[in-house]
Amino acid sequence: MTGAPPLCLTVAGSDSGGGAGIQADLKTMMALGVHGMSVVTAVTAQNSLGVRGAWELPAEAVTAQYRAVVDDIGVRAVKTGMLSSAVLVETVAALLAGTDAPAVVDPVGVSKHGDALLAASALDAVRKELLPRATVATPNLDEVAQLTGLAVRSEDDMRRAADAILGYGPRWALIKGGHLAAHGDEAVDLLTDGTEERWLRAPRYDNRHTHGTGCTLASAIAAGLAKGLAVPDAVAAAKEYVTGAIAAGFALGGGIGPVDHAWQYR
Ligand SMILES: Nc1ncnc2c1ncn2[C@@H]1O[C@H](COP(=O)(O)OP(=O)(O)OP(=O)(O)O)[C@@H](O)[C@H]1O
Ligand SMILES: Cc1ncc(COP(=O)(O)O)c(N)n1
Repeated sequence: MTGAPPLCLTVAGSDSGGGAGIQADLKTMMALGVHGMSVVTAVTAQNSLGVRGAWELPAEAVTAQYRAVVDDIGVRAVKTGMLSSAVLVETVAALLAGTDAPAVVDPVGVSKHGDALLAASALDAVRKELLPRATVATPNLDEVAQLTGLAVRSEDDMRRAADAILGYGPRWALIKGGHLAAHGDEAVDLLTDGTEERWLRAPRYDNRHTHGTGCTLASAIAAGLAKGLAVPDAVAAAKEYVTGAIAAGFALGGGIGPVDHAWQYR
């Protein structure tokens, strides 16, 4: 018998198409050698063309899943994604407050297709309840705009965005500049804790099949933290993993296909 791999929990929505959400998180965790566990917050009917419908679970069901995992099995790191409503944001923030493990908070707002995955009325709870519980918060530029009102067009703007996000209380902010025109042929992210500043640069792949990039990056960071990596090392390894997965993203259905979570094994 061998020992259990590091334990990693995702708290997120289900994507029936298998490219984002819980499905992306569990595939990422498996690819990176940790044991993935899940708390489903909402079920989406989703494919390569968009989100056809979303159904939130009751707060009681979210709490029960989380407690079932944490009370018996335990966790070394938690990742949060789609939380849907203010009630679920508050519920999950309270659960994180009672857990020692580091938390990667991906403040998912809208899908690549522009479908809302978080109610506008939940933004305040994200700012005041959830972000203060985050070890790393990973907003993309749309989420930065939603949460802080800042429009990011340059690397200096990314610094301002990081300061504004850190103002809500996460230990580290990772500002994802994946689609920033100013970066040309690079996909550049900024990681900072307000003292240390690290720019993560990778080639930008001209591949439209990028469904699930944000979920994949955040759960890869959580996998690294579960293995005991320090935040900058976990983020650097996760950036490398997501970049490979984007390069290998493949067509599926008639719209935007997923990144390839198993790219390292093909
Ligand atoms: N075409 C691409 N090629 C390489 N890396 C990318 C590409 N698009 C995004 N990334 C990277 O993928 C990771 C996840 O990015 P994510 O999709 O969440 O945010 P974004 O691309 O910055 O914003 P948005 O999804 O709002 O356009 C980040 O590290 C980002 O830099
Ligand atoms: C359940 C769920 N969670 C998150 C995303 C965001 O992923 P993307 O921005 O790649 O569409 C999604 N589409 N669905």
